[in-house]
Amino acid sequence: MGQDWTQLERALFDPAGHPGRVAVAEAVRELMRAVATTTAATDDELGEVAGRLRQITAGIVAGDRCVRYPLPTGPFSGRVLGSGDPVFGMFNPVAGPLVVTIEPDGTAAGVLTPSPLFEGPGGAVHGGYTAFLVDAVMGTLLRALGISALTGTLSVRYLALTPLARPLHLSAWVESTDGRKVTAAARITVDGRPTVTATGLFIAAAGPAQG
Ligand SMILES: CCCCCCCCCC(=O)SCCNC(=O)CCNC(=O)[C@H](O)C(C)(C)COP(=O)(O)OP(=O)(O)OC[C@H]1O[C@@H](n2cnc3c(N)ncnc32)[C@H](O)[C@@H]1OP(=O)(O)O
Repeated sequence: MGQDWTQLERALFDPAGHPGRVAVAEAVRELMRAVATTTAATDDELGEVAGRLRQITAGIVAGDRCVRYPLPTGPFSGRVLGSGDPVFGMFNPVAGPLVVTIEPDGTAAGVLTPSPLFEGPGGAVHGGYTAFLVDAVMGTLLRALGISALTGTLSVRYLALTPLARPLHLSAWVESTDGRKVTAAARITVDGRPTVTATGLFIAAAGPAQG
């Protein structure tokens, strides 16, 4: 199905060409996790860390938007390497990053172990975060299939609490197409057990694909 991502990435986005940006995003992810979960550090120690962090931040000139390279418009398959995207972007510290692979059969598969930063009720993953993940994996699949579309309606069914600190296996596929309306479905499975299913009604752009 289309070109393999590994061929396209060389033309559009190759993370190997940005080792510093990828490394700093990873370091900030680790920092966020440590800050949100530490019970060992005292309040005074953390206040001192805050001062040092502000000095580091002052040395980086911030922009208004995440640095990102456009995804190809599809069709493409293989592992999707995102740059600034909040779900799979390797430059974005908020991103898992989710690893998404577009399979030759036109479906998407992804895996991610959620950070404790996204804890919701019951010591489990926040439902808004799992909704974010299923929306992203469906949207990415459509992009890979060559469909530039926005989510019109997202319906999420929470079957069971999604545990933290376990790999979440995501899958997405297209259910049907009706003109510009494309219905996709997605599922999250943990240890072989489905915890979330979703349906997305995506509205394809009337014009050409956007980056
Ligand atoms: C870089 C790419 C890879 C990363 C992927 C990540 C995935 C991320 C996915 C997202 O987060 S997308 C962001 C969240 N979505 C939005 O912000 C969408 C905001 N809404 C809009 O921009 C417009 O309302 C929309 C494009 C969805 C539709 O506007 P249009 O003017 O193009 O639609 P139009 O009114 O012509 O309706 C076309 C058909 O779609 C139907 N429709 C429109 N909006 C709908 C809706 N919201 N839900 C369900 N159906 C809808 C509408 O009834 C109609 O059906 P019929 O043809 O049968 O008459």
